[in-house]
Amino acid sequence: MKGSVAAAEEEMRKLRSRATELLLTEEWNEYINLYSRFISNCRFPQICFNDDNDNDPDGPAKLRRALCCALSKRAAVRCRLRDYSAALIDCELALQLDPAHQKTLICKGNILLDLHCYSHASDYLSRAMALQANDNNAYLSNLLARAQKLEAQSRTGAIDLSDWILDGFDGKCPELAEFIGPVEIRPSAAGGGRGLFTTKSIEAGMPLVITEAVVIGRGILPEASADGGRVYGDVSGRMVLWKDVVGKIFDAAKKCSRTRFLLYTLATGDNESGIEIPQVEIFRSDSAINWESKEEKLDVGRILKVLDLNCLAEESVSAKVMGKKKALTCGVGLWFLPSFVNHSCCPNARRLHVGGRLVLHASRDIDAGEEITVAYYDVLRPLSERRESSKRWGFLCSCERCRFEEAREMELVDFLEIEDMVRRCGLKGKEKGFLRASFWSTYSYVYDSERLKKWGGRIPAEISMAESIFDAVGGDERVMKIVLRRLMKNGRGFGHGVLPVEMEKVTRLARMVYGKVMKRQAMKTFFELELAETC
Ligand SMILES: C[S@@+](CC[C@H](N)C(=O)[O-])C[C@H]1O[C@@H](n2cnc3c(N)ncnc32)[C@H](O)[C@@H]1O
Repeated sequence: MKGSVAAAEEEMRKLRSRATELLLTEEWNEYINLYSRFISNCRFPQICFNDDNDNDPDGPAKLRRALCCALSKRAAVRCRLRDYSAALIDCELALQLDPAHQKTLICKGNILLDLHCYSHASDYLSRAMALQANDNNAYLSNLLARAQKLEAQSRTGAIDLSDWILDGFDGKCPELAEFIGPVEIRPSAAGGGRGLFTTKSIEAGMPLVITEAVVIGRGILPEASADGGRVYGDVSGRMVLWKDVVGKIFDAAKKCSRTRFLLYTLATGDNESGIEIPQVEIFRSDSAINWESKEEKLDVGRILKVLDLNCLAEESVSAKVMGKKKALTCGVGLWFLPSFVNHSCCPNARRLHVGGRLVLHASRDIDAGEEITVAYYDVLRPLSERRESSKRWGFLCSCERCRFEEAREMELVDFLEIEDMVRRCGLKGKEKGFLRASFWSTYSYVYDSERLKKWGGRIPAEISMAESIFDAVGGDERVMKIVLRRLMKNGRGFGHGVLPVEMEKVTRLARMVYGKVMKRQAMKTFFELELAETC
């Protein structure tokens, strides 16, 4: 095309109508090929724009414009196909030709938003905004506002799901920014390789990590398990879901060197003693690491082991799926930093799932330097049953609670014996909570039945029981629901007849179970929705 800028312009005109057809029919690869042919026909990037190759004095500028346009269009579709590295290269080339090419600046801002690099995205979008002659570009204004909101959120982790809840979860699921709180990876005290630790004291309900799934698969599984996060089993639906997750992870690992590298930091179950301790910084989306320089090969066997050990089921005793409407749907996914969290029978954290995001939050107050733990299996059970679950997971839990109960190896069957023992032995604080948590099924039976009238006064009221259990083993949704049912007995919805002091307590308990993610007003709606679902 040398010597004929007019020919390039003509080809670009023809391309546009063909490209529009391909966009409508979603033939993305053909769309990319179309612009690739145009770009190489222009002999880009070898072309020299100072060549006096045409009689048109505006020739170089026109050619530059056409090339920028082609590169930014190809970048946008590559971004759509999640081929972010190639999309960013296209943007870079276009911006070298014209640093003020508005469409490319917007496209790059969009890609960086997809990659959760919020402050870089804001920079590019602000530059695009500055080129706007008037401020009536609503698309760009909204994009910039979104980038700035996410940037602010990623600094604090503060989230508010109130509007979504007040809408009865009918609206769009809120977008949450990536957030890494005051945490670090260290050798685990629990004895299972590495673990995630706090570097500051954390109040119950506060977010520790908020992160998007590396991959997630959803399906309808009538036999969705509630016990922990292991995802495979003999149910054919489960296998379909598993295959979907495996397919997606290989696709992501092939396309993205960052994903490949970070996958290899996760445990495989082999060689836990000499295992590397990664810095949490490498999990930040905007870390300055040049991932392309990390030449990690695709290791199928290793990735399968990583998935097997680290995938989590959204539905679990230690997790809440926000806005879930279909009881039978089940999600399985992989999230990087939460994969470093070990199990404890007196855990201090829980998961909240919002769309594909996982919010790991404190489920009781956590001291600085404490290991962050969740329950892999139901911990509202006696020691012997927890041991069975622990064995199935391939480790022996030796947390503070297991050690306390092992030292007492008792055979208690009735809650009255527990309460007698609590009194007799002068058990206080956490120890009292440990025992009550172990025999929760007996308490819950009594709270749920007519027997409460008979035994009333000999066991603590629901709120006190929940406080005792939560302070020892963290928030639990089943206990919370018993408290809520009690407070809603008047049938007039939540809040009527609840004393301010009770409301204070319930708010604190709810934060331990669901995290600090909603305002008071939304909390009432949320409780009502929750109870309507379970009643
Ligand atoms: C998702 S990984 C947790 C992070 C892992 N410790 C690491 O180094 O990456 C799950 C594995 O950690 C180990 N683990 C978790 N909790 C444990 C505990 N309480 N005691 C011993 N090992 C534990 C088990 O090997 C388990 O299969």
